[in-house]
Order: sequence, then structure tokens, then C-alpha cells
Amino acid sequence: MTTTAPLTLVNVTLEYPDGGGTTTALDRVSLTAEAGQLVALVGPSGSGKSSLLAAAATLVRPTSGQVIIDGTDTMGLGDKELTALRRGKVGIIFQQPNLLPSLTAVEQLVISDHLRGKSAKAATARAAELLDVVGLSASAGKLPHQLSGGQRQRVNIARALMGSPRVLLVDEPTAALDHERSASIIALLRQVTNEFSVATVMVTHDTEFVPLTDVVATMRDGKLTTPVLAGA
Ligand SMILES: Nc1ncnc2c1ncn2[C@@H]1O[C@H](COP(=O)(O)OP(=O)(O)OP(=O)(O)O)[C@@H](O)[C@H]1O
Repeated sequence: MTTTAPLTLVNVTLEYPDGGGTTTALDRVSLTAEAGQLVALVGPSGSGKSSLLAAAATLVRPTSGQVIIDGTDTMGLGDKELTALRRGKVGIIFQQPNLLPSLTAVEQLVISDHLRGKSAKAATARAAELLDVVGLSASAGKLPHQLSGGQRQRVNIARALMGSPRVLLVDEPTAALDHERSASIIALLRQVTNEFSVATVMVTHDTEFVPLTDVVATMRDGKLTTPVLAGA
């Protein structure tokens, strides 16, 4: 199958060993996320949302099906090739911004680019640009404990964008934030999805923010119901 969408899942099934048997976390899930599209992934606890993100991030290998990232079917790739593809194409934003406590905001971003073999000069320029996008230019020199929870999540988002990913995978970005900060984080994800033309899939419990997304995909018992347009 050929596709130009940044992210396509085709009939993805993921089974975990469970005692003598198996638990089916994903049951023939198909999903496409286009460039500039923000997809909300909702559903009850245990329905498979984190498993879908992990499969899309190529952090777990599905039992069957295809995970296609920017036209590359990842199922045939070895571990090294997968790591390279992930570094180049996928940004991952976890619930808790796992920032390094001794590094300033700008250093958190620069160090992530070292792993990609970029020069320190280019990385520093890119980091400054992205901190400006997320509204943190004035806090570039601050350590994580000197930042608010919302600001730490902004650093996390900027860091995920350092490698110019095609796909952004976001797990409950507002879980630790109050209402006002949650709204501004979702608005920022909306903005960067458009500005950088990434395909963003975001797990959320906050259905009130669904109007800011393009598509709502609902998981139930490992199955994805047909994605619908937000507001439809
Ligand atoms: N590493 C694992 N080993 C065995 N079973 C697992 C593993 N990870 C998840 N599961 C099972 O897979 C199913 C889907 O779990 P998953 O974490 O994807 O759900 P979720 O929708 O993200 O839940 P929540 O909203 O509570 O985070 C559940 O039945 C869970 O118990």
C-alpha cells in the first residue's frame, strides 16, 4: 500500500501475553492522520489508546498489520532503522514532561538535537526559534523547577518539534494542569500542528477541547470506531 499521509495504521492488531493466554490491546485498528490534522483519541480506560500511540510511535511492534510513517512501512525495519526513523520523523509528548533537572529550557532542546548529529550552532538557533513559538523566549535560561507546569509542558512540546517531525504523538498533555493552562496547551498543539504541518494524534479525556481538533477517533475494547469530524 502506498500513502503520502504522515501516519497510516492498517489493520493493526497488538496482543500482549497474559498468563497462559493473550490480551488483545488493539484489534485490527486502521487510522490515517494527514499533515496539519489534529486527531483526538478518546475512549474509556483500558480501551487501547496508549497502545495505539505506542504502536504508532514504533515503540511496540504490532502482532500484525502495518504502521506506515511518511510512506515507509515500518514493519519490515530492524531496530536500528526504526530508531533512526523515529528520531527523524516522530515527536512524542508524554503526560509528564520528563525534563532533565539540571538543564535549562534551551539546553533541553539543544541536547535532543545532539542525538541527531546536528551542529551545536544549528541546534541552538532552532531551539531559540521553537522557544519563541511556544512563548518561552524569556524563560530560555530557566531550569525545570523554575518553570510552571504549563511552561514545562511547553518546553516538552518545543523539544518534540526539534527534529522537524512529520508525526506528533501526544499522551494526555493536560493531565497535570488546571483548566486555563490545559486550554492554552491544546491551543498551542492546534497552532503547531498547522504551522509545522505535522499529523498530530492526541489522547485526551478532556472532551471539551474536541472542537479544537479536526477528527475524533474513539477506542472501545481495542477497536477503533469510525473516526468522525470534530463537531459533527
Ligand atoms: N505491557 C502490557 N502487558 C499486558 N497487557 C497490557 C500491557 N499494556 C497494556 N495492556 C492491556 O492492554 C489493554 C489496553 O491498554 P491501554 O493502556 O492501551 O489502554 P488505555 O486506553 O490507554 O487506558 P488508560 O486510559 O487507562 O491509560 C488493557 O487491557 C491493558 O490491561
